[in-house]
Amino acid sequence: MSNTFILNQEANVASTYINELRDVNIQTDRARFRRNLERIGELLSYELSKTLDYESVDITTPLGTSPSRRVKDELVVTTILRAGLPMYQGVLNVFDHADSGFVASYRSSSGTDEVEINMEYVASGNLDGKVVILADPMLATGKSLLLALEGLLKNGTPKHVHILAAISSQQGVDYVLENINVPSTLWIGAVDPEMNDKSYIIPGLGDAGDLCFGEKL
Ligand SMILES: O=P(O)(O)OC[C@H]1O[C@H](OP(=O)(O)OP(=O)(O)O)[C@H](O)[C@@H]1O
Ligand SMILES: O=c1cc[nH]c(=O)[nH]1
Repeated sequence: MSNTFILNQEANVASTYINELRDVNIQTDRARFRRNLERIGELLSYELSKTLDYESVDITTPLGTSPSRRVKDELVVTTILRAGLPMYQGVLNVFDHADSGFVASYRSSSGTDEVEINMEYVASGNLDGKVVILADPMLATGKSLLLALEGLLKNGTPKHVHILAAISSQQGVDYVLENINVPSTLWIGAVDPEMNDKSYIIPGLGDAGDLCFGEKL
């Protein structure tokens, strides 16, 4: 029901942005960190745009007619607050006319090493027949993503769900592929081999939300 595209599997400029996200000497420049997540969102959006449905259009220029095509799918760009916001902006930079949806959730450990997800808010329009793009920079255990998707799917049955992440653990990819039950594609910047006992991706980049916006209480 799902397949996976990994941006840094071939040599391209995305590795420059991913390196800067990871590098302890560069990632503390908050504006650059957010902008690099935005750029990964833009590049992954370009890649996924190749899989959308298009319709033919004739564009009138001052000197004639140019036969072309335009996106036919109705897109809804969604994200998980708060670390998802820069990637969400990157996706929206590419798909000018998309609707938006938001999920608010956060990971908490409740004193154990087991990650629990608290989800407090889901807002979107009707998703029936739409192409949903769900952008979140970190896919670690995959629990936030699947819970967010479960919340969003209460608002309708999309035609397809595109999941975008800058960095994922291999375990997170496997978890999503095993448990997702809607037609979907994963678009990932880089897949890392492990997680630590706090479910942080190793080598990863640290805490994406804190690096974007500062520590939260
Ligand atoms: O795959 P998972 O193990 O569920 O982890 C991934 C989640 O962790 C981060 O958010 P976080 O909970 O740190 O919240 P924040 O965006 O408020 O910083 C990230 O943006 C994902 O939503
Ligand atoms: O490594 C991780 C895992 C979850 N959230 C992050 O911000 N980083």
